[in-house]
Amino acid sequence: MAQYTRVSGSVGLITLQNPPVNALSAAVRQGIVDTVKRALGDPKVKSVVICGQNGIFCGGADIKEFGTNMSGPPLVPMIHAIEAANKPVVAAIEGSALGGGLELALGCHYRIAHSKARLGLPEVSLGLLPAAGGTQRLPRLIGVPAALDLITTGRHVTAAEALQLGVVDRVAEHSTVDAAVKFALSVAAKSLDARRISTYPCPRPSDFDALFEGAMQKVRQSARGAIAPVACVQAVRAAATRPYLQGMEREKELMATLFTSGQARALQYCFFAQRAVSKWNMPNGARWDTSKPRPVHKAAVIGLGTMGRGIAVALAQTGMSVVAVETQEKQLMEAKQAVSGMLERGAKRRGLTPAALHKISYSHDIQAVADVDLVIEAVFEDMALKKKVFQQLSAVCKPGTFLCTNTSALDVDHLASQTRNPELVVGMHFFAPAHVMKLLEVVYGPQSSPQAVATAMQLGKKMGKVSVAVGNCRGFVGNRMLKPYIEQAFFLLEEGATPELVDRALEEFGFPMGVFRMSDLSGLDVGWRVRKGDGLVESGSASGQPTRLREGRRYSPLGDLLCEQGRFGQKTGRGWYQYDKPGSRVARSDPWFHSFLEEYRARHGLVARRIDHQEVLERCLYVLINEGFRILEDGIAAGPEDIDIIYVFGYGWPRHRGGPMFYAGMVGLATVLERLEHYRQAHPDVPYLQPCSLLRRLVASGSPPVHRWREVIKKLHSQL
Ligand SMILES: CCCCCCCC/C=C\C/C=C/C(=O)SCCNC(=O)CCNC(=O)[C@H](O)C(C)(C)COP(=O)(O)OP(=O)(O)OC[C@H]1O[C@@H](n2cnc3c(N)ncnc32)[C@H](O)[C@@H]1OP(=O)(O)O
Repeated sequence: MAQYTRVSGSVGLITLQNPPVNALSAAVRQGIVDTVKRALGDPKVKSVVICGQNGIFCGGADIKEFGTNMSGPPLVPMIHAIEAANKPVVAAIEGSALGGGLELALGCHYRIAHSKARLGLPEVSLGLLPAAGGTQRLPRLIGVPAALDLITTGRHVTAAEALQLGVVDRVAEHSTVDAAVKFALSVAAKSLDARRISTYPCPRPSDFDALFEGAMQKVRQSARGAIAPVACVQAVRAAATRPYLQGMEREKELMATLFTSGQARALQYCFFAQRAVSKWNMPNGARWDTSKPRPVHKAAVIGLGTMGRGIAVALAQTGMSVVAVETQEKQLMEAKQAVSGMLERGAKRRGLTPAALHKISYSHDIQAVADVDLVIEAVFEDMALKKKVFQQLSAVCKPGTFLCTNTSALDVDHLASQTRNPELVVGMHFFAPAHVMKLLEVVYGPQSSPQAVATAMQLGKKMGKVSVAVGNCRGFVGNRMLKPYIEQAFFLLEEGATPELVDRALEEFGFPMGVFRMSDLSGLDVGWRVRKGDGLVESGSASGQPTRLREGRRYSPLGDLLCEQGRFGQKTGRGWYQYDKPGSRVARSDPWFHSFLEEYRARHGLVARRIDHQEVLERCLYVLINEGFRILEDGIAAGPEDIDIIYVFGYGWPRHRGGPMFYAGMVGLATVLERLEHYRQAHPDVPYLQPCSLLRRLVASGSPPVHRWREVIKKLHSQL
């Protein structure tokens, strides 16, 4: 809806009304068309102001309408009518003007923004382009290079930057609507000839071809197969090479391809999934909207290795006081320096002074945490050590302190049982580097109180994380699903693939790194330690069982054998690949590994066969997805959105493929099931390939779309 009033005698004020973000739904578009007509037809009205209610101009087209049969007036002619008006129209931008919201403002003759407003054309992150004239007006207004940047990245700019770029005409410190009305009165009689952006010539940069070639190369590299950024460059190129109306035709044509694409569906799914995961619920009925978090004014980190340092930085950047504890003096000194460096660099990037530096106090004594509200333990991943720390924390901390662990796989309940108040214990599983990576898994056990979960979720939000609440099991959601994925990659090497082939298939799919390059980066010794802890590493002859079997299941000792040779990956300069020197990042194919692999196959009577990308993807991804279904079946994740967001934000799953569970739906659940059955027959000693019963049930119920899976899961749980 849009409300119309006449203010200051001669200004028609149009207020967009569609909470919470005044999205341009059919009703809002109709409201704008009607009220603009009314204002232009009223002889008393000399100028018009468009604003949004509740301090937000407009969050853009109504994304919920996409994929429905969209009714109501279309945006392009609506904005054109505003631009063509014979009375000045001023956009009063408070809060956000995004996507179609900014395009609406670009159709106005003047734009005034509040100093705290954010503006942008984020359509690319939804798999679309700004198809309400944004790709044609913005380059005409601010030039091709700046428009290319904003449109291909979708980044939001501050009002100050928007003013500098020329997107807005003025910035207001106080009431933007008052400033806009005053301004509208002052321009009422002025000619509008020079105010219609569509009539501007598009500035043609001298290095035109090189500019577009460079832009195309940049988006192709960073888009990892996403099509929208490429279409955005093409649309801006049309602005620079064609008259406005022809450019608009090109914009429409490109949008038509994007609009119905699977990538747009996946990206829009991610948009809503990201918001859905903040509305968490636990199997015991506790929920986000009925559980009140407790404020955290002071927090502590125990253990200042790589993870602890990142967590300390993330906490300090929220502005709270942080106590950082490390018992080893040398490590403490090194950590102090490293943390300060991270905070200084972070502040410099944001053009701020590193105020957070003074928020951290360091100690080698655990007693220093006595008065904090919440502790995050980040000591070495060893159960005995963590148990000891939790016993100490339980004794030292003031009553009511939340005790959190950053373990990536260990049993949170077991740690909780070491304390006097297990209800105050949750997992806060950060991803390395903890001050950079957006994902946080908040792990609750059967005893965790809703308040502990709510507090950890809120703290995650404060740190700028996308937090997902999950149940407690080995590896939680992310690492539990990763295990069968890595295992399949090892098996593929045994059967004839190379690390290069497996990685290429996964990188072409859209992962930033294939499984072997990732393993070299994070260190092969990490998994080795876990397998040793599980008693899997002892040699086959010593355990009396064949080397490639453990407890009747297929096992590949390839990773263990490399570790025995001291090949831990990048840090040792050797792993699945070779590197120029330890710590170097450029992976090169390693002839040593290839002959080692051949000898290994010969020793075990394995005959290498040709493996193609399709098989790599099906084996690695479907087994991971299958584990995702088990996680849903076990109630560890509340819904497919939780799993997808964990994979998109924590594991480099390409966002334009929507996360593993969404992807399964896109491929077709029946296909995933059939391929798993096929591979299970070929590899009967790999239990992970056994299709999970939830997957079977979903296929039997006609493969409902992903947003309807929760109903099937609920039914399944009620029958158990
Ligand atoms: C064949 C061709 C057919 C062509 C058809 C063409 C039609 C399109 C023509 C032109 C292109 C224009 C496209 C667009 O405009 S796409 C939308 C672009 N806008 C965005 O991407 C902005 C998205 N929103 C945000 O970034 C943020 O919500 C925010 C910054 C505006 C506010 O942030 P915050 O305060 O943190 O709130 P939330 O993010 O939590 O959101 C609150 C609530 O609102 C819902 N929501 C937000 N934006 C939209 C939207 N644009 N449409 C619908 N709903 C939106 C969000 O989902 C939350 O909902 P809740 O979880 O249920 O509370």
